[in-house]
Amino acid sequence: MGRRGRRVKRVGLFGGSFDPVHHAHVALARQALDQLALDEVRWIPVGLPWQKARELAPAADREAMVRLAIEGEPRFVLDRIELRRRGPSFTLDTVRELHAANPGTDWFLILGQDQYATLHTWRDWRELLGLVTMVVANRPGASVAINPQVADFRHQAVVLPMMDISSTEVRRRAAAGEPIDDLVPEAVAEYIERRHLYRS
Ligand SMILES: Nc1ncnc2c1ncn2[C@@H]1O[C@H](COP(=O)(O)OP(=O)(O)OP(=O)(O)O)[C@@H](O)[C@H]1O
Ligand SMILES: O=C(O)c1ccc[n+]([C@@H]2O[C@H](COP(=O)([O-])O)[C@@H](O)[C@H]2O)c1
Repeated sequence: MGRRGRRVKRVGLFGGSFDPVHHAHVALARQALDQLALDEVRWIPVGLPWQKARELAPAADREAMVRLAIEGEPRFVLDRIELRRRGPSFTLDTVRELHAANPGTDWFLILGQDQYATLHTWRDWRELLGLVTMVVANRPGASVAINPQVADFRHQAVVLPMMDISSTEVRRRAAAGEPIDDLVPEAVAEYIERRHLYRS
């Protein structure tokens, strides 16, 4: 219970390029909901991913595909906070903004092992770690790689299992004209086909 007896809300934040969203993203968000008893998971398509050199599909398409992937689960919510904001998308800006607007909330930042391993390169990562519990997806049985600086910095982290799927593989297959039905939700596969995404 929070102050004045109100229950503290537990909210997962799942940021990503989602270019495109795939089954492993959905499975991870669902695991987080269930295992950590979250009230909701906010899906946050990135606006400007400052560490990515590659040009992404248009934000409107990435957003539309996430909407299709999360349909039917009321505890999944799409948040356009980083699409609205100008300039590079820094997760700390997002968390600060949400934190200020939603007192009495515990925040859980959901991310893959690859991002956790390079967390020391993120903008003001120490401050970020003070505001959230990290929820790290890792290959079952594999040890979690962590930068020594991050390991030495006091923070909370829980580990969830991940599936072996990547957006890179979805884009590769789509470009080669190969089926992607086993990698993405059906509605997302149809969207990619209809909009001729990732063809070249
Ligand atoms: N298979 C997976 N299981 C769990 N988490 C994943 C998986 N793939 C990506 N993630 C995590 O989901 C978040 C969003 O990832 P992103 O949208 O970049 O997908 P991606 O598959 O890693 O894309 P790309 O192949 O283009 O790098 C990141 O925190 C990333 O680490
Ligand atoms: O805040 C940062 O400096 C920062 C640096 C790299 C990645 N992130 C966030 O990590 C999330 C996953 O990124 P990606 O590139 O794997 O889709 C996405 O929300 C990014 O904005 C954030």
